Amino acid sequence: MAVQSTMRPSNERVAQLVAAYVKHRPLVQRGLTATFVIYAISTTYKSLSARPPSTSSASSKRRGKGKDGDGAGKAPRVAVDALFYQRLSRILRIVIPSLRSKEAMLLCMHSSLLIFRTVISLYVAALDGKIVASLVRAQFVPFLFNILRWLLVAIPATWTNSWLGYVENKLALAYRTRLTREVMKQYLGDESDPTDLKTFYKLANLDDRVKNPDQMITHDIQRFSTHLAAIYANVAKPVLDVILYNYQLSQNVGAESLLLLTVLIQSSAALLRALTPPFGQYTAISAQLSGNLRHTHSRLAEFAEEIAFFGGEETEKMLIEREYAGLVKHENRVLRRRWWHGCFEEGIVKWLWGSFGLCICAIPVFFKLPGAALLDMGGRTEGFVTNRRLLLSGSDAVGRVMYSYKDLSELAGYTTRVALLLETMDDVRKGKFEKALVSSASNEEHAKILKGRGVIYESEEIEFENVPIVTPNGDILVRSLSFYVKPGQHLLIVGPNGCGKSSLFRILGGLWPVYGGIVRKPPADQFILIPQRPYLSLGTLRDQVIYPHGVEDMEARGIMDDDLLQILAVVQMEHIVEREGGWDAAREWREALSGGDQQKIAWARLFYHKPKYAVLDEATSLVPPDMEGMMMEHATRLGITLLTVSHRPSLWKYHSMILQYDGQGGYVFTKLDAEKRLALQQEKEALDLKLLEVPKMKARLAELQEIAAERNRV
Ligand SMILES: Nc1ncnc2c1ncn2[C@@H]1O[C@H](COP(=O)(O)OP(=O)(O)OP(=O)(O)O)[C@@H](O)[C@H]1O
Repeated sequence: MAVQSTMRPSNERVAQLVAAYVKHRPLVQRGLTATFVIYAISTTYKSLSARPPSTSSASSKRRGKGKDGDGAGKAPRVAVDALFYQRLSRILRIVIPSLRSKEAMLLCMHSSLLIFRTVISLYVAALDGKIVASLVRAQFVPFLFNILRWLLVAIPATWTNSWLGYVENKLALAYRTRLTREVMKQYLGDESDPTDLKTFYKLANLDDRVKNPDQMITHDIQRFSTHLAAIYANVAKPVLDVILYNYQLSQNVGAESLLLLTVLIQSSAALLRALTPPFGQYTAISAQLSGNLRHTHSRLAEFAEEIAFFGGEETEKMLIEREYAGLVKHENRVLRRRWWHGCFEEGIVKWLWGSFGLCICAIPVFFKLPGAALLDMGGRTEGFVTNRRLLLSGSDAVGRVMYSYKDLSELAGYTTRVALLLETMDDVRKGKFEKALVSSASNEEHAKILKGRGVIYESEEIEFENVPIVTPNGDILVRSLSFYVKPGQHLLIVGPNGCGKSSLFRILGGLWPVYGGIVRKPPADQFILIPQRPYLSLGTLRDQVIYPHGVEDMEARGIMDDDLLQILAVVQMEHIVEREGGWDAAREWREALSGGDQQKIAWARLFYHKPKYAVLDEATSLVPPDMEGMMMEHATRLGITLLTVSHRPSLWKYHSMILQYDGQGGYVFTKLDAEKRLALQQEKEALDLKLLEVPKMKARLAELQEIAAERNRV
């Protein structure tokens, strides 16, 4: 590029231009370097915000659905796009709540360490060049001096690397803790938020977007946090490196060469991006499939006894194998794609870009750059070695920005899962359910009921005024139900299977929405439900009786273990304290106790809590009749009003009101005269028995008539 002093006239203009360029080259260089830095940032941003082909819109169009899903049939929509950044920023506000938070401090520490590491790398690149130059020049003392500097720089370098790993893991753990805490707050409620929304119930029963929240809360949040902590190092550090190394290189080899290099790299990078499979979507599908597999396994463990009795091993094995085969098929597909993508990626990033880099490093060796000093062999070697190191680090950084796209896609996959959980919980908490019930209405009247909202008042008594009973699917079980329960007036609820007896309790417990009318009821802590198969928690024998209280709550109420023993004596279960090894014995109580004993423990729990109302859903089906009468009378003595679903006529006498469903959407609510009803029932049963005899009697009559006719003939 040396400027010629003698020129032909036709080339004079060109020579003037070249001379002007040489004169103003430092300015042009600075301009180019600045442009380059801006370009590097913008292309990095573009590479992070670009969307791999066929990830979202194309595939979702093919599926004909745009909604994220956790269900088996739907593939979640995953892409590194505006929606991803929107979701990520929402989660980031949770995991880094303020600039003074622990997470922000850790992030700040992480960034400082990353910058420090890059500064060390720049220093090492220059030192490397100096060591080789002193070797080429055969200068012993400078060589030794540089080796000493090399050893000294190793101390902060290794210190920084160890700290980086440590801080990154701490950051992942801190993110996970914040996110888990926030999710649990919404999922199971929070002491600071007194509204009892029962999100965990509604998530499982009213909205079908999230099939396995357990997997999402444990596995997916952990993977998301690890990826988020790593993505910062995988993106921030390479971006910083790209800028710093390239700035340094542009000083050494000229900004023009770097510009050429950038154009070459960017065009091949564009090709690479176009060929990158949608790894984010693969990650989300993978998490979904492993969730399904885990769910199938946990069902097997949960219903082991029933399955064993049925001999359902083959069917269960087939179900599990089907889930597993689906997972393996998907993983194999991903592995194949990763294989060819890996080959292609390494070919471009390592080898093609490496050759470009070597050519760039050779520029100061073969051409004298304007304004540069004439170099001896040592100087040229030093320049080459330094530039090569800078270039290797720079291209490695560009490569890592490219690779980070894969990490970013995977992060997008986990972000989709975590965001889906948060968004669904939001909807559930706001009463917006996924199942668009109104659109599924069969007619206008049905739609009108589904669009409606009832009013709930707090009251000492229970009263339903024209309340429709609607299932989460939008099926109307009863159009308009009215009844009341006054303290002390036990209510019996009867009707055929599936008519909506338990559904009534779900509305009463605030689990299902009220679509119309007025509901008056006491607060939820004034109810206790005893279902046919009572819930037994993890924990000690004492915990089973006082659930959901803890020992502190029990003691705060002035109740001791001896009092609990007396409660157990009411249900004739006091012997189990000794049998099971004391109050502190912990077991899987569902297996340690028989069905009847489980029901008795649930009754003991009722006597411990003494709520205003108890909802009994076939709660005595497994205990002997004399015992059930005793328990009902004890509940009455404690002032507990009962709402009982039972098929046993022996329980009628304990109730004063009856709500009888006809199974066709109609019902009768009236006083229950147990004696009269029982007498009628007995009369009906006697008549039924007699009617059963009628065909036999008719046959016998016909027989007798035939015999008589025969005798007459004789
Ligand atoms: N989570 C749910 N999602 C959709 N439908 C439901 C749900 N729970 C119950 N149902 C439906 O609501 C209807 C009434 O159920 P419910 O449990 O109230 O019946 P029931 O009268 O108590 O019957 P049984 O005597 O057999 O216990 C049933 O058809 C049931 O399938």
